[in-house]
Amino acid sequence: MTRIEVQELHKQYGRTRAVDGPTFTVEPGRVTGFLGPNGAGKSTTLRILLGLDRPTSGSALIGGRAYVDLAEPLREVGALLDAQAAHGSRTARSHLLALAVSNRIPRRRVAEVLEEAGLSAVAGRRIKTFSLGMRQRLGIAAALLGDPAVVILDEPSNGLDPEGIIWTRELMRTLARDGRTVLVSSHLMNETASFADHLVVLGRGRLLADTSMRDFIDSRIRPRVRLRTTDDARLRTVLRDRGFNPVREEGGVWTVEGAGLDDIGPLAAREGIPILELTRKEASLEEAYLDLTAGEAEYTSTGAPLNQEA
Ligand SMILES: Nc1ncnc2c1ncn2[C@@H]1O[C@H](COP(=O)(O)OP(=O)(O)OP(=O)(O)O)[C@@H](O)[C@H]1O
Repeated sequence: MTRIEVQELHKQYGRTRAVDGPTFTVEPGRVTGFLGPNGAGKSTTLRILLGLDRPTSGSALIGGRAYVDLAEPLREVGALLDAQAAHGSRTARSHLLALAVSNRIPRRRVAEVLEEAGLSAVAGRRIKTFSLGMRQRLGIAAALLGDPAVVILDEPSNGLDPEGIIWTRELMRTLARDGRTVLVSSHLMNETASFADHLVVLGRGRLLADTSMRDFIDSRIRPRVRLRTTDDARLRTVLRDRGFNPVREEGGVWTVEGAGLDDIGPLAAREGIPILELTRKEASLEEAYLDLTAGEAEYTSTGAPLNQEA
């Protein structure tokens, strides 16, 4: 079991403090989402983890060692950082073969990962003819080549079509189920909510959260119910009398914050208020994330949500 350990990591670029002392552990057997506004220090942390940059102080270790000290890095850590990095004049197959040979990985793994990534049919095409989504699949194939215990993916769904997005989601879940350590950065909150068990959130280089997905949402967003009735006036009065603050939204739907189904259902029954609909309103990761990171973004626009998914 190989874990990632980041300890009081600092990285200073001139006057910019890109990473400002986070300490966290990424555990095997689950998918950890790595989140944070633009400029939060995620890419810098990943680059340091993968030996592409040096920390100013502190450490980022994989299985207790720095990446540069790993004997056979591709067999221990698979990473997708920049899908454009592959050499364009090579074919997908020759790119993976070169990686396999230079890392003493059996050649049969090339065909296996091409198949797994859905690239077998285009394995003989030059990478420069690949779409962004195909490059992304190739980058993930390369990350899996050495059958590593640790997989690090930076924005894996970038450029992927819906089928590709589902594929990466299933892949990450499977890798974690196999006991691997999976760290995935993303800006897409609905996406992240669909694959991550645990979250590490940075803001301005600092650790803002290191918690399970469920606790992250539950600790930030109060429970809410939505309901409809034929007697709006009585509903409002009864709820207000009980200290709730019902808010009427479009379509005659009421939202009641800080209330559960058990509060509202029996109360409405006792008071004889006809209920047409009563449901728990699930809080989203996006709401919880925006609540946490408000004010932490290095660059924000005014008015528009920080993260919009297509
Ligand atoms: N090579 C570099 N030289 C100077 N400053 C840098 C360098 N790399 C990153 N930075 C700065 O460090 C800060 C953190 O950047 P980083 O790319 O790690 O953030 P990020 O969380 O990955 O952001 P994004 O979500 O936009 O990818 C930013 O202010 C960035 O401008």
